[in-house]
Amino acid sequence: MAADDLTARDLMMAAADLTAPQTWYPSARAMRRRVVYHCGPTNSGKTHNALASFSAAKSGVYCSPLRLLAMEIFDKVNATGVSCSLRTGQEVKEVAFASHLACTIEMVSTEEIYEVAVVDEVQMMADPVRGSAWTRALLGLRAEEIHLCGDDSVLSVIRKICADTGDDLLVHQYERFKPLVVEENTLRGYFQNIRSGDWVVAFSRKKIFEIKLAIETYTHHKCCVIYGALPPETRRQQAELFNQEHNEYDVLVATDAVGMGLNLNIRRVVFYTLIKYDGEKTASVPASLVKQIAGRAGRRGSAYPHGLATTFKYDLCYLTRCLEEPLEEAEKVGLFPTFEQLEMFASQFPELTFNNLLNKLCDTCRIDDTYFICQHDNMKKVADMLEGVHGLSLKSRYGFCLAPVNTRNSEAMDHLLRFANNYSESHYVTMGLEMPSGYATNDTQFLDLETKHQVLSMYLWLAQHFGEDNFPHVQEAQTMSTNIADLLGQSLAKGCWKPQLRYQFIGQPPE
Ligand SMILES: Nc1ncnc2c1ncn2[C@@H]1O[C@H](COP(=O)(O)OP(=O)(O)OP(=O)(O)O)[C@@H](O)[C@H]1O
Ligand SMILES: [Mg+2]
Repeated sequence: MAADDLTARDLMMAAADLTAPQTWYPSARAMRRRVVYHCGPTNSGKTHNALASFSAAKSGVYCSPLRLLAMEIFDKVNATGVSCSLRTGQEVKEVAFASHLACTIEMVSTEEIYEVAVVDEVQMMADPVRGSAWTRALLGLRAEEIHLCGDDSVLSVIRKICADTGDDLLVHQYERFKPLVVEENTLRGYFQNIRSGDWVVAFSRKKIFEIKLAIETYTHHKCCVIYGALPPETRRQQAELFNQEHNEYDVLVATDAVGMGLNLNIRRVVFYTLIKYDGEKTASVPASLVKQIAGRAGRRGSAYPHGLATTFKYDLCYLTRCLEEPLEEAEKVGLFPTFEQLEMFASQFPELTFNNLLNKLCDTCRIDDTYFICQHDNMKKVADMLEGVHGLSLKSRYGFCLAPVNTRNSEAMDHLLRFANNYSESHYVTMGLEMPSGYATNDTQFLDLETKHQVLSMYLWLAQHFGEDNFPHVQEAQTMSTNIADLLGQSLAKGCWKPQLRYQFIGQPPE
């Protein structure tokens, strides 16, 4: 083999070496960090205790799995007199002289130094898609003390990682405040058996609206709804409406979008189904998710401290089994190459498209046994779409591929393509959306509001990523986004309609 070939191969092998990720963060490795793991089931006070250390520290960062939860903590902490800013992909609220920050996990800095960091829902490290964000935080945070909150499924992996990083690990085990009781009877398929304080769990937007319609038609209850495509502000408004005790909204119909960390006045969790469509196939809801969802019932400090769980008609045995059996231990946690690693790899393969580059790196890279490479199907779909957009640097292309977009929503994808084209041509990207005339009176109008909000959210994310010089309509986008979230809330209060199927799947999900 020629010497030149050997060098090129060596370089390729070096670029594809993703082993020992603890060495990617030398500043964090230069510190001796104390990791405190609040480990236990839902509703056991883990986040509460971690937040006490966070608030007492001179400086702190709280890393949330959801925008909604970051906003909740931001409000809660400021209300106790500790100045705290907020940073999510879409919004930054700087509080004057704040020494604390509540952010979404993807947004946390590995440069800034904090006295205390809290990483909530740390078992998400094993999530096939988002896991790498938690792994990055654990490996890279520059904090003297890191509080992890989560269940015990990742305890062994975290022990291993702390041994690799050389950090001290202290584990606090927790018990649930009040046991969760499975009701022996299901609702036997009758909406008339719905009671105040019920959360009916379903896993598709269409089903959510069907159930809401049925409950409001056949009973005197009024429903709040929460699902992933609703803006966080609307989800929050619906959660508050449900939490207030003296109004007619006493039933929640929602997907697992409320499943993590939130405190709601739920007496009983009723699983309408325990089968979920994951975009490719239908399968039983994993036991860990069942536990997480059911754990929302009977929260300490809520109107219903004794939690119940049941099903609408079927699957009671499956529910009982999921709640009784111990959590499956995660053997590996997520990892994803950094942009710098991708760039180094790209220099070896200048002829490859971005998508092929990603595939090649993920297929050929070497990683330690503790890790897996996170799925990045969304990124690949966006990369495919943007292939025809010329003049984007690797870094810009990477940025567009990370933008939060629902790849199944063709209208949102069209806007993303327009943003990328505008950016490559002039580095000046307009919002290109009109404010809707009023609240929705049917599902088509409602879907339109949802999509518009998602596009605005994407614009705001891109503005943060690429700078406001390139995305100058941030103020208008923020105002419009707040107004649309408000219109969505009004639409839910005023309307009750038959839902449409939002996306055409190949292989329809059984409803
Ligand atoms: N020592 C305490 N005093 C008063 N309230 C508490 C205390 N500990 C926890 N709580 C309250 O109990 C509820 C559940 O606590 P927390 O959110 O910390 O649970 P968790 O273990 O983090 O649950 P999850 O796993 O679902 O996130 C919260 O409303 C919290 O404010
Ligand atoms: Mg918690």
